Amino acid sequence: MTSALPPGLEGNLVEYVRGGEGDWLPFDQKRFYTNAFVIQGDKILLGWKKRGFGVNKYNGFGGKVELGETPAEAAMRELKEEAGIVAPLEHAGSLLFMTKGAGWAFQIEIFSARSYSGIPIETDEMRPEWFSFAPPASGVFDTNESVMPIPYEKMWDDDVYWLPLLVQGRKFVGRADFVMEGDEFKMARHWFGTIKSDH
Ligand SMILES: COc1nc(N)nc2c1ncn2[C@H]1C[C@H](O)[C@@H](COP(=O)(O)OP(=O)(O)OP(=O)(O)O)O1
Repeated sequence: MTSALPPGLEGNLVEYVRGGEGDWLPFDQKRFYTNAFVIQGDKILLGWKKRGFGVNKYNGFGGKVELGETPAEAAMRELKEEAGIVAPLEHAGSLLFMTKGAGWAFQIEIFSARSYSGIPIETDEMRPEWFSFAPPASGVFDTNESVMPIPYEKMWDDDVYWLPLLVQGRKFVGRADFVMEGDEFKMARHWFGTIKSDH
């Protein structure tokens, strides 16, 4: 499927999903962030964010790219600082997020790894927890399952579109624009795609 790419995205991309309406929000600069996910078999490690932007949501481990760091270096540092572990992170995708009124965009480089060393620990910022991305044997999750399914309802609205691609090892690119509804950010428009050479 082809469609015009949202402003800020470029490359040989194939649309995977899009939705929402209205004009894409304008931005005049990007700020650089990372987000890292560790996968073990059919489980993924998420962190419950205890403070700051995205508080009270599950997410990967990450934060700002500091001056002089590459995104890969920042991702390794943040994973160690926020979850206490080290992993051979590989680039998995790139996302652009805008929030209405900000004027600048989050450019987030997403990383993943299928092994790690150390023991995940709770830190000031995050409480790590494993979730399953495999369907339960019975077809239905119940609350007695030892590992619960990925809690998309407690994550950013965009995650449900690209996290399955990450789990499948498919590289992705996307943009999502958010507006405030009450005291919650809600996704107003989104576009996610995969990279053509990945097909
Ligand atoms: C808006 O949509 C988002 N979706 C997802 N999945 N993740 C997002 C979104 N917006 C931001 N993020 C991620 C990017 C980073 O991993 C964190 C935010 O980083 P934070 O503000 O915690 O950065 P730190 O450098 O750790 O900050 P402090 O040490 O100053 O607390 O959220």
